[in-house]
Amino acid sequence: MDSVTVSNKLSQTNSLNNHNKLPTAAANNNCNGWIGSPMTSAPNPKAKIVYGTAGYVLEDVPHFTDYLPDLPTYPNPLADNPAYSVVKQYFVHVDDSVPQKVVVHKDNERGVHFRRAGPRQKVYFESDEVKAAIVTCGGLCPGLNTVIRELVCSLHHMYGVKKVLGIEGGYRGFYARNTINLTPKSVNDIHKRGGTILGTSRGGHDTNKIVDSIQDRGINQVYIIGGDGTQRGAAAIFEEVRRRGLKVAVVGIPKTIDNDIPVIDKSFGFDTAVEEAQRAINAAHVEAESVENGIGVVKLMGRYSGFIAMYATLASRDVDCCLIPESPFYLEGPGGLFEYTEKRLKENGHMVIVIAEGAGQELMSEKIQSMSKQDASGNKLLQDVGLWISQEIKDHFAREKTMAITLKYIDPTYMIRAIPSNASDNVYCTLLAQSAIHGAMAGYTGYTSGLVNGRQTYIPFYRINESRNHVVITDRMWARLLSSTNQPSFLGDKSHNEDNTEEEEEEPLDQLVDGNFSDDTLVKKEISSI
Ligand SMILES: Nc1ncnc2c1ncn2[C@@H]1O[C@H](COP(=O)(O)OP(=O)(O)OP(=O)(O)O)[C@@H](O)[C@H]1O
Ligand SMILES: O=P(O)(O)OC[C@H]1O[C@](O)(CO)[C@@H](O)[C@@H]1O
Ligand SMILES: [Mg+2]
Repeated sequence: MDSVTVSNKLSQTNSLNNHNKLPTAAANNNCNGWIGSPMTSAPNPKAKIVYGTAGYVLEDVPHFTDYLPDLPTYPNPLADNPAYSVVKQYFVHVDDSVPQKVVVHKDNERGVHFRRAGPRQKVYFESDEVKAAIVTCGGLCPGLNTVIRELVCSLHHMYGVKKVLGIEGGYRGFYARNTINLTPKSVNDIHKRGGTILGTSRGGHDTNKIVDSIQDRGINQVYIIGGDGTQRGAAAIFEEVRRRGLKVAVVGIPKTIDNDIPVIDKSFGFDTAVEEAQRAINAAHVEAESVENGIGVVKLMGRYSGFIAMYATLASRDVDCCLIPESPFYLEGPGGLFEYTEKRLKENGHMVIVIAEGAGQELMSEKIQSMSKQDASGNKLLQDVGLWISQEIKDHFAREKTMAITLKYIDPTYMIRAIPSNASDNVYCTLLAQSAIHGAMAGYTGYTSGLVNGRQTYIPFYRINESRNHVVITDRMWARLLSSTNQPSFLGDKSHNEDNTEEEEEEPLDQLVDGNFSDDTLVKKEISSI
């Protein structure tokens, strides 16, 4: 990098530190903060941004030395580990970063990058000084136990950490429950089980009580596994830890079966969920095929994002219609679901519909009095769209008397969520957990460990928390689905598509073409403005 500008006071301190001499060139360019920047302002007040040449932007993560300047460092014990010491260039270079966007044109600026995850030559903890804690929050997801297992085993085997505590029952467990000791032996085969051995919960996040508990118990590394709500809670914990000046690494590991966390390629457990959904779709297909005018309806998870439904549909090829929250649909009239259902039954004699739980909520509310209830975390409680649509289809055919149908409704949602992770998710969970640990040992904090363009990275909390990933229906992936099912696009009825206008005007992203699911419009705007 030839020229680098660091914005934000945190970076100012950081850039002067050895461990993180961000840019070799930073020193050459007297990078002591607040110098003229190619961008007028940082995208977020909490952002720690480093600018390089040709429009390079590093959205960096906090480091202990940002607020505890004189901490001692130690050689990384991995240098003497027989398994790792033979690996060429095992330690990650301080300047390594991963681009958020990999499809570029020749005149594009380099754009946003995240710090590459991995072991550093120097660490900020001695092995016997570390007291780690692990907590799981929010809904279940395949792979939770695999992440717990790998955190415990890698802390132990890689960094010689013996003190690892499990916090039971989610965030409230910090102040309302006893902790349990976790050892490589006690977690040895938990990855073969679904759920989380620590238990989980919604609600109960009390930042002060949690940080009091962290302080009282002498915990100095906290690994927080959970979805969007959990990561917001982790950010609040980090801010309080920093305010109190504690040497405590606060690390998030993103979890959500819905795959709606932005920036990252995909969340762990998602592959497993898509694979398991095939069993339900197969069953629906077998049932539908076995009778005259059979219809199989399968509901899959996806509160705000229809990724599981979209990928399960694409994988199966037995699905005739996939309905997701991002693509409003309608029932009656030309181009509607009833018309298409009749057509498919006439052509094929049977039909399979996959519906994401968050789809059609507005449509239902028009007919059913909306309950608008929330769970303990403030998430909207959804009405059962699978039951509703099944009844609507049955009523339609009973009313119209065009043909007699047999409809079977399958709701496999909690069965899918409760299974252990598959082989590919197990490997993914392992890498996520190890990356999370390497960062904490190297003194980084206030970050989520995540896969970006196939590389493990450290992503600042605010980036994970500022938006939600969702299926872009003007994107090629959704077009692939439409052409595989031949379902209507439901774009004919303008009245049902008003909500989507803004999204349709957005320039489509190359979703998944380059392995990147992120459709974050904020990211898009930043990239185009750099
Ligand atoms: N804005 C927030 N600030 C602090 N804590 C939060 C916030 N939102 C949620 N939490 C806490 O995070 C925990 C998990 O939140 P939530 O139930 O929304 O699940 P999640 O992490 O989003 O996972 P998922 O939606 O995938 O099941 C709860 O204990 C909740 O109190
Ligand atoms: O029944 P629970 O535990 O509230 O979880 C249901 C929600 O959790 C998720 O699996 C993850 O957010 C959603 O798909 C679903 O709406
Ligand atoms: Mg959530």
